Amino acid sequence: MSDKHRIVAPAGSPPVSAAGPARIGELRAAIDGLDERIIALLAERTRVVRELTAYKTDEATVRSPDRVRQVLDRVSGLAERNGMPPEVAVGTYRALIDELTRMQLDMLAARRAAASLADER
Ligand SMILES: O=C(O)C(=O)C[C@]1(C(=O)O)C=C[C@H](O)C=C1
Repeated sequence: MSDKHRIVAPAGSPPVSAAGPARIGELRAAIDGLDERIIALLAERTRVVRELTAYKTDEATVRSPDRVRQVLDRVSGLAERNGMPPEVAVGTYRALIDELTRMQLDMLAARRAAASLADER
């Protein structure tokens, strides 16, 4: 992580107090709520990627490295503008796109298998 986004406790930060465990519980509840929204959006994004996959006919188009670079550069900029370490956003999206690429390759293979079965008939 770059030093720019490193989190440093400001001078005079309160010491960890007895309220810590309660606050941890509250903050974890906030994280759980955010995860619900994030997953709903990722599910919507995945549905769009599935629909787009129907128009891809070969592995090179599934992998589209130029488009992957473009998406990663874009989310890096969005993260910067939203005060999030860009490395976290890029790492997350890299993992997401890897999985979606695997999903697309599986969809392509299934479509090809179905087409060749249909040809045999
Ligand atoms: O833009 C595409 O062609 C996609 O399939 C979407 C997506 C992504 O998740 O952003 C997934 C796989 C890569 O091919 C590139 C991008």
